[in-house]
Amino acid sequence: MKSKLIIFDTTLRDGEQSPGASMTKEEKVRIARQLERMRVDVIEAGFPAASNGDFESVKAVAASIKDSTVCGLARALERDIERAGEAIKPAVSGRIHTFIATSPIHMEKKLRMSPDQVVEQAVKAVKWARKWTDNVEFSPEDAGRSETDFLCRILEAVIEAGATTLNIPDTVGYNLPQQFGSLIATLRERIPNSDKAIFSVHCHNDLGLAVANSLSAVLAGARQVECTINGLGERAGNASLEEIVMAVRTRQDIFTCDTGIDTTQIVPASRLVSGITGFAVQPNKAIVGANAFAHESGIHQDGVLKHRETYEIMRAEDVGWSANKMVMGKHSGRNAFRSRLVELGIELDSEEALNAAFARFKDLADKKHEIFDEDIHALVSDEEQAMVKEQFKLVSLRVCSETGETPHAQVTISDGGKEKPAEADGGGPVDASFKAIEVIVKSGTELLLYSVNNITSGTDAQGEVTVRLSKGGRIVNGQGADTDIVIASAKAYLNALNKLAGKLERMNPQV
Ligand SMILES: CC(=O)SCCNC(=O)CCNC(=O)[C@H](O)C(C)(C)COP(=O)(O)OP(=O)(O)OC[C@H]1O[C@@H](n2cnc3c(N)ncnc32)[C@H](O)[C@@H]1OP(=O)(O)O
Ligand SMILES: CC(C)C(=O)C(=O)O
Repeated sequence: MKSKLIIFDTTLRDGEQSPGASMTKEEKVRIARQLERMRVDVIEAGFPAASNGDFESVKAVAASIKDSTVCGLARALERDIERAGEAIKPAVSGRIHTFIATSPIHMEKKLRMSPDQVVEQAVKAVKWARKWTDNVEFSPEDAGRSETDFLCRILEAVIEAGATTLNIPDTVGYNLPQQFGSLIATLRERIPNSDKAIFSVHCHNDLGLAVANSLSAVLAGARQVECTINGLGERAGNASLEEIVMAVRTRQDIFTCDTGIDTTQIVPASRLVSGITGFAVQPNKAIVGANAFAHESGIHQDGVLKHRETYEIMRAEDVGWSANKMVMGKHSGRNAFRSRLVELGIELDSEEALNAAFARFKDLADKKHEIFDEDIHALVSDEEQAMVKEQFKLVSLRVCSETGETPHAQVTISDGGKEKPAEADGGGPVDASFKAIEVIVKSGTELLLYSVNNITSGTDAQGEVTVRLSKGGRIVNGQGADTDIVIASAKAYLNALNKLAGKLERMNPQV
């Protein structure tokens, strides 16, 4: 039988300590509801003594949450503890978390207290907190740089005073995994009555080791991990909830405990926190990054298509993604390309046609970072159109674009050998050029995409423009290159129209 690993989320408290991540009361309640939906055991909602706003936020979270314990943080001061006690009063299950620093540097330089005074204050704090609730957590702040003997002394005293959770913080992210794991093992072994309290850890990510240190502590017997969504938190952040939960779940062959988290709620929680705080999630972030379940290289795509577990240790659906992703790009192979064609309902009648389309795909992928489904439709259609003659050609283009004036384009194109002039205004020089061309061609197409890449560098770079047009269910890409991007744009537009030309003639016989 596996034991329970308690997940204590501190996104709303330590996460909010990230510069720029302040949340309103309503935002905290929305996030707390998502954490409850995810079945987080303890939600640290804030530091009630910090401000009236934070007091009200913790109170509002306490009043809204039924299934998770709601916790408020407090210094080892009676007034802070009273604020925390008041704030968590509406909770079905409330906790007070009190802390005081125990490292020599913090005691001497910051608190300016002797070790004896710190022990005395810690004991008083736990007793004050017990007047409000029997669920009291104590943290020796900066435990990661504290002397082990002193930690044993203070922790023994706070257990005696009524602390039910002993949280060991690596406040400045200084520890290494093996060292931190053995600290937890030592404390559990040496403190009398250590089994009366749950050992917890709270790791910071200054050396990128927050998750590794937390997991090492769990292997040494810690049964609560403090963590945050997306690893948000003071400085480099805290251990990320999604990584802790999924590591424990994925390596059940190693861990003797498991969490009660509904992992399918992880991605929605990540998105909610990112949206509210404005902190974007990096694409390569484990579990919740956009690329966490995406495969671009041919060998990997081939493996995953044959058997998912060749390159995936978790299922995307289990953490709340709709599915894993095959990203089509320059590293993709023929098997993935073929499979995407099947998904898109595109049938090529021979292996030669597939090879030709694949060659064009690779050429395009050399120029474009990611190839979308529309690109594949377009390049297959390009293949069909390879033999189509050039109906429209750019003869000349003159564009006038001035501050305060509406851009105006005069264009002459050759339509099947016959030169036709036209002019039009537009929202910009490119828009005016396209409108002038449309005066002649009247294609009635829809512009799906317009993009500019520079082929060479510098201010005289060759600009390559891609224009994607759609008409009657057909999609084509047109390309044009020139040092003048307005001319490149007109060429790209005409190139796309040429690919549709067979149809256009039928639609506009008088043109
Ligand atoms: C590691 C962590 O994440 S700890 C949590 C960090 N979170 C926060 O700080 C929350 C936001 N903080 C605040 O709003 C303010 O700092 C407050 C309201 C808590 C305190 O504000 P102020 O009273 O103006 O004090 P200030 O912040 O300037 O200094 C902190 C004081 O608390 C003392 N202190 C720090 N930690 C503790 C503690 N755990 N127990 C008792 N006293 C403490 C300091 O020694 C200092 O005391 P001093 O004023 O006698 O020198
Ligand atoms: C209050 C404690 C747990 C803390 O945030 C830290 O030490 O980092």
